Amino acid sequence: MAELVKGLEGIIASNTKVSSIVGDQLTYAGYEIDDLTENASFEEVIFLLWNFRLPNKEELENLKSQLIEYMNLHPRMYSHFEDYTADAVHPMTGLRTSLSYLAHFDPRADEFNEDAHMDKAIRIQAKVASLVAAFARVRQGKEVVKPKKELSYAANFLYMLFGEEPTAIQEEGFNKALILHADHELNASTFTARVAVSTLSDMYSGVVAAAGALKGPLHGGANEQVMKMLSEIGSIDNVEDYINKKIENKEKIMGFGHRVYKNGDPRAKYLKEMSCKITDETGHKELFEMSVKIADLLKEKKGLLPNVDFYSATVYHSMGIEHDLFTPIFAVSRTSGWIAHILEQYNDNRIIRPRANYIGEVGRKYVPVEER
Ligand SMILES: CC(=O)SCCNC(=O)CCNC(=O)[C@H](O)C(C)(C)COP(=O)(O)OP(=O)(O)OC[C@H]1O[C@@H](n2cnc3c(N)ncnc32)[C@H](O)[C@@H]1OP(=O)(O)O
Ligand SMILES: O=C([O-])CC(=O)C(=O)O
Repeated sequence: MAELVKGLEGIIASNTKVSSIVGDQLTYAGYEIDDLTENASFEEVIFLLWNFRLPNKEELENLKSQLIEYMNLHPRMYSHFEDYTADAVHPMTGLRTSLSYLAHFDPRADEFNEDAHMDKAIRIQAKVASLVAAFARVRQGKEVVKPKKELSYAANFLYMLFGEEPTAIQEEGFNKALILHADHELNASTFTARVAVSTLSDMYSGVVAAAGALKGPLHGGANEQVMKMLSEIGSIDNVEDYINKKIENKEKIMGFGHRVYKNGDPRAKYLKEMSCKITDETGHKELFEMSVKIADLLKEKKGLLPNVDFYSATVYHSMGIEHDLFTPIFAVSRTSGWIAHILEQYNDNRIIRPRANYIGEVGRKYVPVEER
């Protein structure tokens, strides 16, 4: 049998045309992330990831209007949020359940052809935004806000969350954040999605499985933990002691390190820039300064660099977003990548079924329970 590679490090488990990481360069279907972050809308990136080309004007308009139409949820979807809020469920737990519940109201959930796949893709991508925003409002005892036809995906999300249309600057920043989180080759949650649908299970199953994987603090859950760490540290004067203690205790520092990038995550520079600007504008500058100090110390002492989750935390915090919504917002964006990989898996499928190296006892004989 082949040699065990713990964590499947370096193993190529799939072909893909969705995204690629070469050195510290990330591309979506051949377009550099810098180009897309500066110039594209999130809707264009969704289309690109699902079709491997940018949409023409008509295709883009169609996608935008379908997304907005599908952002409206079934009335029973709205009412089910009450169950979560009564039990103070973490929004990522709630989102995982809600994504699964969505399938109950999709008459084509188990239909298996290209047209049905694309319909499901748009539905899920649209509704994931409404689910996160509605959950947040219902638990605050606020009315849910329905999307507006004339707003972009990014603006609609913020509108549905806050009940107020974002400024152009807020919309632009959030659009960039959505693009930066959209896809990332064979990360843990995307691989999970591929494994689930490689059994030819439906798209909802793939997305639900992926959301479960994203939730963990070693993956998408790290952004919420970054904010927890900053709150624990409290002020810039405490940074050095806190970090030294963590290093001494061999504890992981959230928002740092990466399986693939060893010279830095190319997405982090955008989020750092955004964090610098928005913390200044909103009176949270010390959080940015603390973040930079943490990053400097970790680089010096451990050679560790920030990943996408580090500076996104202070960006979202400064936008007034509750900390436990950071990972669900990551999921809103990453749904586009999960779906792209699910579609690709369907198109060239073989069940994903590796082997395990058995290290347990052998040759044992059954003993009746009275004799044990
Ligand atoms: C969107 C995303 O998923 S980005 C990643 C988000 N996750 C985090 O920020 C959580 C913190 N980071 C980590 O746990 C890891 O760096 C991961 C999960 C991202 C990558 O894990 P792996 O590739 O398995 O690296 P691994 O955990 O083996 O780390 C290699 C070495 O660097 C150390 N290291 C890696 N990341 C960190 C960290 N954040 N803090 C402290 N030490 C770290 C490890 O302790 C290990 O040291 P050792 O060789 O002395 O034991
Ligand atoms: O690729 C990974 O392992 C994690 C990551 O950065 C992402 O999913 O965006």
